[in-house]
Amino acid sequence: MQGKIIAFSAPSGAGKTTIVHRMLERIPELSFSISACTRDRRGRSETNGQDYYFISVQEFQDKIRHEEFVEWEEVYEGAFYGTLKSEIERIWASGKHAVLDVDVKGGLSIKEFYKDRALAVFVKPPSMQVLEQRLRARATDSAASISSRLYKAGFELTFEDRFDEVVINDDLDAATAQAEKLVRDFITAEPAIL
Ligand SMILES: Nc1nc2c(ncn2[C@@H]2O[C@H](COP(=O)(O)OP(=O)(O)O)[C@@H](O)[C@H]2O)c(=O)[nH]1
Ligand SMILES: Nc1ncnc2c1ncn2[C@@H]1O[C@H](COP(=O)(O)OP(=O)(O)O)[C@@H](O)[C@H]1O
Repeated sequence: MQGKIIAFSAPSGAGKTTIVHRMLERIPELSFSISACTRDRRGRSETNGQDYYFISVQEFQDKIRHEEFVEWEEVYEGAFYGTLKSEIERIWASGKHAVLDVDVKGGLSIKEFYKDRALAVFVKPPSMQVLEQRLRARATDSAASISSRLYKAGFELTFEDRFDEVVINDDLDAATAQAEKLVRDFITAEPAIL
């Protein structure tokens, strides 16, 4: 089997994390690619080596220098996130396909790096108003952080056309069904006809 890689990207609050979880529940051939990041772990709700590999900025910079990342971004000021080559190799060696939750630039970098082994999916909110409601309802961000995420979202939405596929996340079950079909079709297709 040739391992593949599926990246879900979206403006913050559009629902990519929710959709990625649902893909992992429904498609046993997938394994989550754990990113390295430098932000603080959120108390008990996150586990090192499960949600992220939480590392210092110094360690992150060493990994950049040693070319250990497929891609990395400073997603928020001072917070670096990156996909490790070793993580993708680990997943492929286990006989699974990698699924990623990455920001918009990250999804495009993955597509550029892995070419036809990668599927880049853009998860789109139905509108900016709905995006704002979801960020507020999630209750994980301050008012300032919500404003900056919305501002960034306006810019990120302009990249939609560069993705292989777009899933509009209005009704969650409909979006999940659409994403599941895209992923299943992609992992069963022969590389030559992708
Ligand atoms: N480029 C890139 N972005 C990542 C990576 N891992 C996570 N992200 C993105 O970083 C952002 C911040 O994630 P997180 O800290 O979990 O915050 P939250 O999504 O706002 O709860 C999200 O948009 C993730 O998709 C990565 O390896 N590379
Ligand atoms: N289709 C949907 N309808 C309503 N709420 C949703 C939908 N999809 C996700 N949500 C909710 O919106 C919030 C943001 O979703 P999340 O998956 O955290 O987004 P992201 O990972 O893109 O930042 C969460 O509280 C989630 O439960």
